[in-house]
Amino acid sequence: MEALRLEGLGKRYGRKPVLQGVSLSVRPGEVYALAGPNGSGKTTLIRLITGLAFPTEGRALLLGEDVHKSPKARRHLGALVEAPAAFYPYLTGRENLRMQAFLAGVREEGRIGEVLARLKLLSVADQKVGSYSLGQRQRLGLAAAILHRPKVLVLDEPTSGLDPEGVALVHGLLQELAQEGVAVLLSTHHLQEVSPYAHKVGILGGGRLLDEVALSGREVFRLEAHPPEGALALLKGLPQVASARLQGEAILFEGNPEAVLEALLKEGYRVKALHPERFDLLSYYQERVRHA
Ligand SMILES: Nc1ncnc2c1ncn2[C@@H]1O[C@H](COP(=O)(O)OP(=O)(O)OP(=O)(O)O)[C@@H](O)[C@H]1O
Repeated sequence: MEALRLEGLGKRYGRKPVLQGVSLSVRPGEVYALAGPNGSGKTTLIRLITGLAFPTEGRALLLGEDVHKSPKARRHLGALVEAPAAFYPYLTGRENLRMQAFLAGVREEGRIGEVLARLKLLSVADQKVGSYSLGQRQRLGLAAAILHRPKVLVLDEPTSGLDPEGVALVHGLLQELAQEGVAVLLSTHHLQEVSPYAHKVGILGGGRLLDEVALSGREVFRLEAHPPEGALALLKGLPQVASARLQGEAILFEGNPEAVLEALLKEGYRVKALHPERFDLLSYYQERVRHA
């Protein structure tokens, strides 16, 4: 079952629609990155998923339970929506987490120390949060979000305000949590940071989900064969090729390279080069947003 499922979700402020018909899903262990220009609706979507705002159309389901109808649905959710995350400034980081653990019913001995260590906050755990830097507070926000071992984690720009070490720490943690089976949805302006481990990228533009790009298992190959038009037609007819398109004189394809090579040689094509090509997510995103 999908851990998070959005069905035609939309939000209007007065007569102004800011989100329309957004449908997507995130499975356990999957990382879904939400990208889009400023004002495209990322924060609004995250506020809807976390129950901080009500949709004017559609619904959001957490493990099959409607966030806005079932009061218990949010027990599955860990979230970081505001930056910097809000805490009691006159309490220490550890005391803030202790209070959140109590409210969430977390009784597990040692869990607070564990999340503080995971976010590299042990050295400041007994200092008042009022004295924390922006990055430390953001990391404490993440510690609080994962405290109760949520099955779904929803984060609005979780690396904002972090130094490069903190950015790497957070992305490493999200990757680990996904490997442990957590479904992660995060918004970001930094596609290069998430592309090594995100499974899917959703591109929002003008309040609509313009595109979804699957990244996991995406192996693109670049082929230079002569004549290219004929080779392209041949590739498109092969069952082992999922997609193929011309790029200049070369062909970019997704599929089995051995099968492609064998078919080309058999048909007498001259193959000059065949090698893996990195999928350029940033250029794809820029192109997609430009033509929206
Ligand atoms: N409470 C509100 N009332 C009216 N309009 C709002 C409200 N909240 C958001 N909006 C509008 O909704 C649109 C989407 O805003 P949102 O903050 O969701 O975008 P975003 O993609 O998160 O942007 P950014 O990348 O700048 O964080 C914007 O045009 C914004 O002005």
